Amino acid sequence: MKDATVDVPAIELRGIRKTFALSDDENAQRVLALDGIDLSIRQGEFLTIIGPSGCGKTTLLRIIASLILPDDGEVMVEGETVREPGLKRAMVFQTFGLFPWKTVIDNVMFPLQVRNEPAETARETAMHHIRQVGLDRFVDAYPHQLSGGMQQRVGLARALSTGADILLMDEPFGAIDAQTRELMQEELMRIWQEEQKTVVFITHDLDEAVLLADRVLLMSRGPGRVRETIPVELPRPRFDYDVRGHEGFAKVRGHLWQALRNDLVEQRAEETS
Ligand SMILES: Nc1ncnc2c1ncn2[C@@H]1O[C@H](COP(=O)(O)OP(=O)(O)OP(=O)(O)O)[C@@H](O)[C@H]1O
Repeated sequence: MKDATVDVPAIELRGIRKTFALSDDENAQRVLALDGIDLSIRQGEFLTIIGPSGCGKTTLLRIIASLILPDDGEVMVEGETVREPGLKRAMVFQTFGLFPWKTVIDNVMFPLQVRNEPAETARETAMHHIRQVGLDRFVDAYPHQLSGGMQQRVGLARALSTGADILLMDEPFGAIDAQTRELMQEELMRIWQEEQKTVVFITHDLDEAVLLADRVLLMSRGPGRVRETIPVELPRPRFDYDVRGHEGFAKVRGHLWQALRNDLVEQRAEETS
């Protein structure tokens, strides 16, 4: 029999609108960051978000995490309205967000300890995720003893150890060199397939946006709106063949490139007129 819960979207956004004050003054001017975002993300989907700088990508992700609340609109997680961070959603930041005074194992165990997991099972779960990201030799190292790519792996292992179904990733590989980045993309794909997570992933990198996604969400420049969502129907696993040489890859990438370029050209024209 078909499982009815699979039809419930992992995340649903309805009419999300968000403004920010430009200063602390109560009469301060406000900037409109998001203007009416409607979006449904299915369970197990890998959605990448791309758009011009300042279009509201991070704001959108923080609203999905309930780290900030929208002025209007509703966020639903697996069918329920949410207004506070919860265990079903975990964030992975570009800046890793690790505790510098804790070792790798202690960083990864932290979410489990917060949930009062018994020490032994917490350690086992943490070790499982540390192995998944290939850092078993570094369990007792401190973050400053690790490279950027390794620190990001710890961040990913920690997000996995929360047990969250939904990973919210804000440019997680932005600060990592190109070759390590490719390895991280491959690892993330493998883990995503193993663990069947829903992933929302912000990137500035066109190749990354297409390479990883089931669907790319293209945002328009401020105030942020959904310009379009583009399905990426390339065979998986995508690291077993020359995916960049695939005709479908070039088509989606070219479309995104043109749209982002048009936005930039329009913006320049407005700024100089
Ligand atoms: N805390 C804040 N206070 C005031 N304005 C904010 C705040 N956070 C975001 N903004 C504004 O909201 C808009 C969207 O910002 P956001 O960081 O979400 O964009 P972004 O698409 O993630 O940008 P980038 O690609 O450069 O990281 C911008 O105009 C930004 O200046």
